[in-house]
Amino acid sequence: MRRAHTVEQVRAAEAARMARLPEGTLMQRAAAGLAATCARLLPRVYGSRILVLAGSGDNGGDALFAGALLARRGARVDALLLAPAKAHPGGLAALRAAGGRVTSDQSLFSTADLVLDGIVGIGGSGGLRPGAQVFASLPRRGRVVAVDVPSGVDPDTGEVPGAALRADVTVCFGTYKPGLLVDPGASYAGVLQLVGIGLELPDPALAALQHADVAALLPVPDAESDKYRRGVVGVAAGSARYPGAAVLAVAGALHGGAGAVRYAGTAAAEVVRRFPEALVTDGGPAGAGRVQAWVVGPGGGDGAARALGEALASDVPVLVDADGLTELARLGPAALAGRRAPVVLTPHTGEAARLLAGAGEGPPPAAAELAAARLATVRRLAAAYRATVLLKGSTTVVAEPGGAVRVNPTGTAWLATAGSGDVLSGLAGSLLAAGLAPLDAASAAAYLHGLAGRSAAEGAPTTALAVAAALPQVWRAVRAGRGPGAEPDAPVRA
Ligand SMILES: NC(=O)C1=CN([C@@H]2O[C@H](COP(=O)(O)OP(=O)(O)OC[C@H]3O[C@@H](n4cnc5c(N)ncnc54)[C@H](OP(=O)(O)O)[C@@H]3O)[C@@H](O)[C@H]2O)[C@@H](O)CC1
Ligand SMILES: [K+]
Repeated sequence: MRRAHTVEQVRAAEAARMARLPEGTLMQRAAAGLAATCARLLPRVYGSRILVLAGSGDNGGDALFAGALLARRGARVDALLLAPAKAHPGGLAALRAAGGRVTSDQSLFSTADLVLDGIVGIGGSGGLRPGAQVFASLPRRGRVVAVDVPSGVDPDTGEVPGAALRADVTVCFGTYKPGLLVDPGASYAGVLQLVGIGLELPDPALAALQHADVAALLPVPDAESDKYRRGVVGVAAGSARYPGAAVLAVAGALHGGAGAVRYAGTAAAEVVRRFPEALVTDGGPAGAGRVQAWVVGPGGGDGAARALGEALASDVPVLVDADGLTELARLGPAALAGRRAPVVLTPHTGEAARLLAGAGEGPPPAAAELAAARLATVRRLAAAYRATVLLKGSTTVVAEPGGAVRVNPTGTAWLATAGSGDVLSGLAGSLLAAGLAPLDAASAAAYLHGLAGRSAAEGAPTTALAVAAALPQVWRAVRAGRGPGAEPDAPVRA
């Protein structure tokens, strides 16, 4: 599991650690790990041209000390100081003592073999300031390594309020920061490299699952299992107008670990033609028989209101998507008030805007605004509806009301294809029916769905049905610890 901590959590851990260590120890550890990563990125350190962009704080200090270590190994290191009077004195002295120089030549940004972005780290807010904005648009030849956080990215939220400096690699210290894992910030961070500096950290503010975490969550049948013990998932989806959504949600549900899929709705004939193994009825959830979780809403059209009402009246977990969400936004959070069993909502940003408006939070915000502030949006929704919310998008995030947040690391833009969300709903509902807790079901489903999207696409357009068809091989890869994302994080020790 990749764990991310907020600036406040990092500051507290740093203070506790610093109290027991000689002054400057953590910065030396950080700089050594940073220099080691830079050295690995260069064909050879000796003779390389390195530009250090150093701001006014300790982030600049890390960069200057790392520059000094690289200068000692024969690199030609120039430091451009964005606030010369406030540059880290110790770091600057070390750089000079190692043969590095101070420059004001901005063109070095475009000619250097490597640029170290030490403009601002966890002390930053707002986008790049005027003196540094030029670097966001200058051409580059070498790689840019962000020190702790790409400057201009909000470390706690991943929001990018102005210009920011795009990195090829971000070397972060002690722990990941939420802004490195959540878009748009994540898209500025490049490859992440964690350098352990010995911080003792509390529970993370945000976590990203990896193969081993998902493998441990996936339900696996044993000798005692039968289809009912494995869980039956009910799918109330599709309509005369959108029968395909029913087929896709059932396709996802068949690959989620439940022992059986019960379909309830007007597309029963299409579903059973495609999947003879599905149990079907053309009525609503109320008369469909016992299930362990309901998925309601994909392609539900006019029938979504009735299906939602009947599913919510049950005592099992309910996942609401698509037309079900539109109906829920109309009803508002009061529709969930009497429920004891969990509710999982899976909106995209457009649906999220309607849900927020439905919760009395003013007129619907623009979807783009919500996408730019994904963590805040998912937390607001989870709190307003007291439900587990999976917010779809460039990085899918899942939040519990007032609690844990997970970010999915496996997504791919190829999944932005019609019907892909229906497969995800079915899959997540199936994991719920198999007994996973809502946060686990939603985040494991997003993880598998992302990998299946990658595998089905392989760099070319794909279809939702192909994504569903790729799920078995993705299960196998995750359980075997194979394929992209399989490597556990090995922090570089300084
Ligand atoms: N915590 C740890 O465990 C360890 C932390 N370490 C390192 O320390 C870093 C944090 O250092 P830090 O606290 O000195 O803050 P930092 O990010 O350098 O900002 C400094 C000043 O910049 C300013 N400023 C604000 N926004 C800005 C902007 N957009 N653009 C430009 N300037 C902006 C603002 O000052 P102002 O100008 O507003 O007075 C702010 O006070 C951390 O990221 C890591 O690299 C490691 O050494 C080892 C252990
Ligand atoms: K930085």
